[in-house]
Amino acid sequence: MHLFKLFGVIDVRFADILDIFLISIVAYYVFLLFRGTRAVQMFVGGGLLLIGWFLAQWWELHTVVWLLSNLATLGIIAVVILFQPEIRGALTRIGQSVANMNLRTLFFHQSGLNQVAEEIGTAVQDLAKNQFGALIVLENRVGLRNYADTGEYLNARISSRLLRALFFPNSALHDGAVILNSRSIVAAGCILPLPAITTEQDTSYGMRHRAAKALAAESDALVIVVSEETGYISIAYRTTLRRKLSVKEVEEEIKRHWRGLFDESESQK
Ligand SMILES: Nc1ncnc2c1ncn2[C@@H]1O[C@H](COP(=O)(O)OP(=O)(O)OP(=O)(O)O)[C@@H](O)[C@H]1O
Repeated sequence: MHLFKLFGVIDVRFADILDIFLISIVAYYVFLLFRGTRAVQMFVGGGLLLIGWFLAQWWELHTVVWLLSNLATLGIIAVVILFQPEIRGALTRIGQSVANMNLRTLFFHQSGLNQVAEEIGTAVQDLAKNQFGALIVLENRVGLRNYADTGEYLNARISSRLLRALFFPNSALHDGAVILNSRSIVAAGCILPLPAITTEQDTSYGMRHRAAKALAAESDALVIVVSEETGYISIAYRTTLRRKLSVKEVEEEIKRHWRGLFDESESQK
């Protein structure tokens, strides 16, 4: 059944609209499954190649079409190899969610990660409210053992109560940084590096913030700072230091930061 003619030439059927609608939903949920992982860049790259392929077809650039078609075949194999952990994580999540028949979990929910982010968020909120200084390092793929070695190993479950206790003024380990990985509080009382060169901007911060910036710049860790002076919460990541963040923003950053690691550890279970 033809509904209307697009540009006066193409017959659009009801089935075509349904087709586009279904593909959009699938694309949207696939994107949600991979959101926050390295695979997102793959989608952007893939999308650009696809647009290039369509344009080349349209303009009848046969060699470019041939090249892009062959690249696509090779690309699919490369993507499967490069993004194996993400793909495995996403498939496992679909499998687990279907098994639990819990559609909420299927696309939106990662209860473990949400809980961990909430534990850290609650601790940070409380520390900020009381203006207790804190330096919390969230390790990612770059190992931070050399810094954990400078403090005391704890290997404890991530809990807001323990985090608050560690930064309680005058507690034995409140000085220095606490290092966490996605599963546990690794160590406390750790000494972080200081920047080799002090920029003009750095001079407006104290040592805690400078140490956070220096570690973030030399690793892939996310470093949360609570200022003793102002109670402001900041996050250092790569070369940026974002200040005056809300607890909600901190929790979102934590989830984004560790989503990939959680996907991998779920897929290895
Ligand atoms: N290199 C470092 N590694 C770990 N912790 C550090 C380091 N440098 C400073 N700190 C921690 O920061 C604390 C306070 O430092 P300082 O007052 O200079 O920081 P700040 O950036 O001004 O933060 P605040 O706003 O909380 O005062 C120190 O007592 C120590 O616990």
